[in-house]
Amino acid sequence: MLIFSHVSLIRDGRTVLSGIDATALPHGLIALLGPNGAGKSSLLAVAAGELAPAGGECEFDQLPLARTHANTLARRRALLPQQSSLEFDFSVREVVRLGGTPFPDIPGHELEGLIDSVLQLTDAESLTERRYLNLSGGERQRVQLARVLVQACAAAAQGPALLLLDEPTASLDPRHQHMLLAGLRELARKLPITVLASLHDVNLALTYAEQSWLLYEGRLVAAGKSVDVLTPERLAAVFQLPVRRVEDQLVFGLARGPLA
Ligand SMILES: Nc1ncnc2c1ncn2[C@@H]1O[C@H](COP(=O)(O)OP(=O)(O)OP(=O)(O)O)[C@@H](O)[C@H]1O
Repeated sequence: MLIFSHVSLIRDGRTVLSGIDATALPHGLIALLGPNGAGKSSLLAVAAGELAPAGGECEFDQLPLARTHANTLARRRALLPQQSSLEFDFSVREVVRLGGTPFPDIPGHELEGLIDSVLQLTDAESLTERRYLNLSGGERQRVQLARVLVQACAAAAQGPALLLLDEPTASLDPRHQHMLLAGLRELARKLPITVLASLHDVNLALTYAEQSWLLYEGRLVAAGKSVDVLTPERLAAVFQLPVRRVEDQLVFGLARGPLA
């Protein structure tokens, strides 16, 4: 379980998270929503053990994240930041293989099999022989996703694992957004992986995330079943924009309602 207990965080002298209490169960995809600057990336960085709370504690599977060695963290959780920089001229497969670096004990053929399966999940198989630096923004995003998926799946083979994704769908086209979230949901059901992903698309959260956490000005204003959290009234208040349900818009995806 990922547990935030009274977490507060100060950055640059400003309180950017306060009083965060939340629990994420294993085998779930949780969407993290909120306006720009609400604290989504900061909360993901706390969950990754990269930023230490000023107060409270964040634990994953009884591991106090801020006080855990980087090598141990790398074997338990994978983080995809909003922007990944890579300056070396690696092939796509080499970039994805980097996800296996914390696990030198995995036999080579197993790692290559895992790489193949995550390349399929991210629809990046056709890119394998390309140079990473020559790819488009969305293609790079899919390759970086494949890299952290290798890390998370390798971690999950040894115990509960955490996958933290900061706006994973930001540069993806609609088909790849849906493919990714459907794939992540399946993965989290099959393996002991908790996925926490920040999203700006409320409809994607309603369709694919069992749970949603809604942040506003550093506070968690609601957490629970997506359909209960993401109500028009609450979204209108948090995003300071009128929200309505409509029948006449084009919506990608299969014709089914939000997750019950
Ligand atoms: N490196 C930093 N140093 C100091 N303050 C920061 C830093 N990064 C972010 N902040 C501040 O922390 C607050 C929360 O930022 P954060 O990036 O967590 O928000 P977010 O919800 O992820 O926003 P967005 O939707 O724009 O990505 C903001 O007020 C931001 O200005």
